[in-house]
Amino acid sequence: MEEKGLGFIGAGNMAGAIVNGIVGTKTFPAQRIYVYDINREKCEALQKKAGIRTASSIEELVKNCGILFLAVKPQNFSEVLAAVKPFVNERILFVSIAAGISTGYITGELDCSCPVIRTMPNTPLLVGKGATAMCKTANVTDVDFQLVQSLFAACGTVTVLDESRMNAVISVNSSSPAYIYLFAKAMMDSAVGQGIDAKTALELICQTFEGSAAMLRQPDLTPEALIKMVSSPGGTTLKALDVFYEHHFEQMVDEAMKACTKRAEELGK
Ligand SMILES: NC(=O)C1=CN([C@@H]2O[C@H](COP(=O)(O)OP(=O)(O)OC[C@H]3O[C@@H](n4cnc5c(N)ncnc54)[C@H](O)[C@@H]3O)[C@@H](O)[C@H]2O)C=CC1
Ligand SMILES: O=C(O)[C@@H]1CCC=N1
Repeated sequence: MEEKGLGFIGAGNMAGAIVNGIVGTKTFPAQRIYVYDINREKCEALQKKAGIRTASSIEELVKNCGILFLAVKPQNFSEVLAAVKPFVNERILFVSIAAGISTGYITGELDCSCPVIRTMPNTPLLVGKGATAMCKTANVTDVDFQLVQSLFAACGTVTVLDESRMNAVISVNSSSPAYIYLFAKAMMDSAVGQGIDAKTALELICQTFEGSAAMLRQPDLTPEALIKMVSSPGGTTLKALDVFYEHHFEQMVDEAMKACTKRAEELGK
């Protein structure tokens, strides 16, 4: 396994983010990372950017790699696993990043009890600030699990979860950057409407998000306590919060996150 490489099936956005993180931090040698994608242009672009290798077929990828990342859309899993199946053996470790796809689905389609690590990363991996949740099948060795954790830790944090929580966590760390961007956009649009230029507003919003996240990390400070700290009696914040509560903001977030989890369940079927 030590001399074998890391293979990526799929050279899209997430594969690119993970590969760039691994290569940028020198966590794994670039010359032992291979990518295969049906879109050759994406493969070659990633090869050029990260200095890694491309494989011209799944067979070549499997021959060179002891660890195979499955980095295609959930809808493409069935075709990809069928293409891998003829070359598979129980020494190959699979690492999936797909929403909704269970470890059982992967071993079932491969008809092989290969070790599988199921991960749920997010796009902030691209800037070294990712948050990845993961679980593993019982036959993944501690050494392999540590290695895969270190690959994701190269570009963010890693949290180990039970597989039963891997669909729900998508709404917490993986789809959630989109909710944050939507909130940022809405704030920016309002700021512009109130005469503040977009660039200045976005910078203030980003710094406020980062500062608020740092406050949330302080021990003994709950979100409720932090809201209270901002809300002066008779002041401005309470007026803004009144509008959020009137529009059932928390209920809306709950519904959105549950819709996300429901879709993950559908994708896994
Ligand atoms: N975009 C995001 O924020 C996140 C995505 N994910 C998961 O990551 C996975 C990949 O998503 P993205 O990178 O966003 O998608 P993407 O569309 O950028 O990349 C998928 C790649 O798979 C390739 N592909 C399709 N069929 C193939 C086949 N049969 N053989 C080889 N390559 C094939 C496509 O050409 C494409 O380059 C998905 O399963 C998604 O659920 C997980 C967490 C966050
Ligand atoms: O939207 C999706 O399905 C993927 C999974 C999590 C983030 N993007």
